Amino acid sequence: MLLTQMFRRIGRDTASAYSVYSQRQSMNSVRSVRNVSTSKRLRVLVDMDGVLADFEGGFLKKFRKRYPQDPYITLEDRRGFWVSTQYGELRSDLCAKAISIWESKNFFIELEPLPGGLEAVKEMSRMENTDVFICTSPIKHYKYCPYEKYAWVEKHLGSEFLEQIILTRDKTVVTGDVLIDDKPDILGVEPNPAWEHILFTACHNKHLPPCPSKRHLLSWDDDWRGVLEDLRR
Ligand SMILES: Cc1cn([C@H]2C[C@H](O)[C@@H](COP(=O)(O)O)O2)c(=O)[nH]c1=O
Ligand SMILES: [Mg+2]
Repeated sequence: MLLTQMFRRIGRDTASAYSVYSQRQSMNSVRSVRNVSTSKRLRVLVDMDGVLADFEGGFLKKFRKRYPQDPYITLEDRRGFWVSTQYGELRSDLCAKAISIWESKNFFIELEPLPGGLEAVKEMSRMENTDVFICTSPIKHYKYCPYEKYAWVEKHLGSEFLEQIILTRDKTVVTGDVLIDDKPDILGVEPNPAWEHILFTACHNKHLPPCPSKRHLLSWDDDWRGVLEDLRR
């Protein structure tokens, strides 16, 4: 073979070897992208009152302002999910007075965010393979509450989060991998909800005996990222 022919052949071989190499490289990068996207997608449901919004603190402040002569229950002394029940036990007329607070205009919109909640939800929503929904129960007195819950989300999380709101009186019918909620017993028509309930600590549930089968988050400073990673496996 002539020297020039030899060089041409080497050139052709090198070019085709390079083309095979670059095809393999691009397949590898497609695979690695696929690997990322095939890790388990997680649907996270996050409760609002007592998890993102300070329902208990907002209630106590407004109750004391409207009914300054009446007895009240400090957050330290709160027991049981229902504020109205504990106030009714304190004195029968206080049940209706308690209800009058959260049925009033501006109660829900003026709730303060709980520490770290907004940052956690924003971070979650930026995580790969993670869909975050705010799953919250409105009161039946619907004049202000549903509107104000939407307005609260827009005010604190931005209008893009309006797409992520689920308003329901029965969270058991909602599908998700996890529900982060401060209510210890979440019951409804579905006896086996799709989600795992992570109990979020609040003033009304922190005295309950620990339930070993249930995971807890003590606050948004707790390891919620680790919990999500665990659920993804
Ligand atoms: C304590 C308490 C609450 N409510 C209402 C207020 C909220 O709309 C829901 C709780 O909603 P979540 O999604 O479970 O956080 O319940 C009430 O009617 N009576 C009460 O004592
Ligand atoms: Mg709640």
